[in-house]
Amino acid sequence: MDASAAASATDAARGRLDLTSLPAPETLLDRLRAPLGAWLPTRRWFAHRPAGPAPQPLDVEVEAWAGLRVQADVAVLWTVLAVDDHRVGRARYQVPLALLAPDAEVAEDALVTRTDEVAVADALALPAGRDAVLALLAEGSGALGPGLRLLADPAPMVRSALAAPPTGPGASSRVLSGEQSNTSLIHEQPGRTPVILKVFRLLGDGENPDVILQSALTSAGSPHVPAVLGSAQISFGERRTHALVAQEFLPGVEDAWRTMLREAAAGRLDEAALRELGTVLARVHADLALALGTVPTGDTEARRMLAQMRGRLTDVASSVPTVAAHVEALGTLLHRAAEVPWPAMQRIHGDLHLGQVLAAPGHGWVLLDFEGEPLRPLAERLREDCPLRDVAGMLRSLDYAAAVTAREHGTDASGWAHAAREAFLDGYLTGAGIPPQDPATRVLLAAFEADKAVYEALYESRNRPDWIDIPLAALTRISGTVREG
Ligand SMILES: Nc1ncnc2c1ncn2[C@@H]1O[C@H](COP(=O)(O)OP(=O)(O)O)[C@@H](O)[C@H]1O
Ligand SMILES: O=P(O)(O)O[C@H]1O[C@H](CO)[C@@H](O[C@H]2O[C@H](CO)[C@@H](O)[C@H](O)[C@H]2O)[C@H](O)[C@H]1O
Repeated sequence: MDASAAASATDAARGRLDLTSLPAPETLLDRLRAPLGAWLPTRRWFAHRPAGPAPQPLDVEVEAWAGLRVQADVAVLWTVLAVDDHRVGRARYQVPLALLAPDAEVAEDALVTRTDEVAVADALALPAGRDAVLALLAEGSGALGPGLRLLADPAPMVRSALAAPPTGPGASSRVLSGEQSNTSLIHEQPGRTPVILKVFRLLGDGENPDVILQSALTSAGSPHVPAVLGSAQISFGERRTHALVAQEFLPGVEDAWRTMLREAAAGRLDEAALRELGTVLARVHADLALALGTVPTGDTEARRMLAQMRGRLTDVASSVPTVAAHVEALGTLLHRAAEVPWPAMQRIHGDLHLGQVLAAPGHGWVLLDFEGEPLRPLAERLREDCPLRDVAGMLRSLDYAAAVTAREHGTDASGWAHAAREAFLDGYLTGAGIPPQDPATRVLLAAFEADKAVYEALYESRNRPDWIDIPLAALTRISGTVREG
């Protein structure tokens, strides 16, 4: 045995990673393309599975990478992996990888592959990988590698939450379960603010609205979002976007979707709480308008938004045939919406529903996830929009809560839905200073509700076909009101 082979054998016996005996990172990453192509489609956040019955290995390209951290037993590489999807073109995913000794113990679900020389795992699934990511913010550091630059932007408040390094006595981290499109880490340490750090998976090109809007609200002192503790930006090739964001974690709180399902099932309604939710949304809109500005909605803008709604209606009607029955009545509604004055446009939440709302002690209602509708292109989600879109989103969600309750318990929850929607709307209109029966607002709300229900019909047909009747019933109701005049 030569000297370097002997050193590797000793390192392996100690569980040490002998980095010097590994091939250069670009060679290693090139060899990982096939295992990554088999592993990526098994991840919940991976949205570009190839069509066809059996999952096939994908052709994955390592587009950029940087070394984040090297320790005795683990090295963390930050990678951007690209896959070509014939429907949407090239998609890029952010995948921090951990390199470990070949015999290192790694949970099956975290393991990408194991060879004679190295074990490769999802870094966020390992405590050491999570510490490396948390340290980025705690230290305000970054990473630099071929084609990739990563830089943290910690807010001053981060010091109340993360020590540098973030591994002091009693500190622990875990991955939040149940997420779909991103991966969030929870970090807790006695005496410090708990942190939720969200690593975005699918990377766009441009600012992430979730980071921009919640940072603006935090700077404005709003208690209605979890305080933003910092973020990091990534650039690769010609692209630059947010890589991650950290916020105060509010432990043990239930989202409003669960609360409303329970209330609706018991036939109970806390009207004051729903009115307050409306008031909070009006306050959040006012804070966003002040921080990020407003734009008057001229005829051109109103027509552009209505044309988008018409386009969505036509597209969805062609792939979800049951929507086609509503095209004529909704067309009439959109004509009416073109005739009324519109409120000013501004940055909004963009995909507000009860699952994005928490009731947190000391904060009241808290809104999450300002990324906008996941099916909309990023460029559109970064534009000013009509605040009534958020109001309509919440009205739809209350309708969903009633419909799901009716299905699960065989009851009639339509009275609950009506009262809940009216209480929320009353809180919003009062908070925003809009007269309760303002005819223009009622027409616009019906148009935005219909547009959301059309979006939902597509969303349900792709994700939960059993639930498609819920948005269809809303379209029937709205079309009926339009026909009545
Ligand atoms: N700051 C927070 N405090 C407590 N729970 C949170 C916080 N942020 C997110 N969550 C929980 O995580 C879930 C997913 O968060 P979200 O921001 O909607 O992620 P995604 O973009 O993956 O949908 C939320 O529905 C909520 O239950
Ligand atoms: O939470 P996301 O940003 O991923 O939003 C998507 O998924 C939502 C489903 O969880 C979907 O919301 C629809 O279902 C909700 C009940 O599960 C309901 O409360 C909403 O009103 C309804 O739109 C959302 O549309 C979609 O973008």
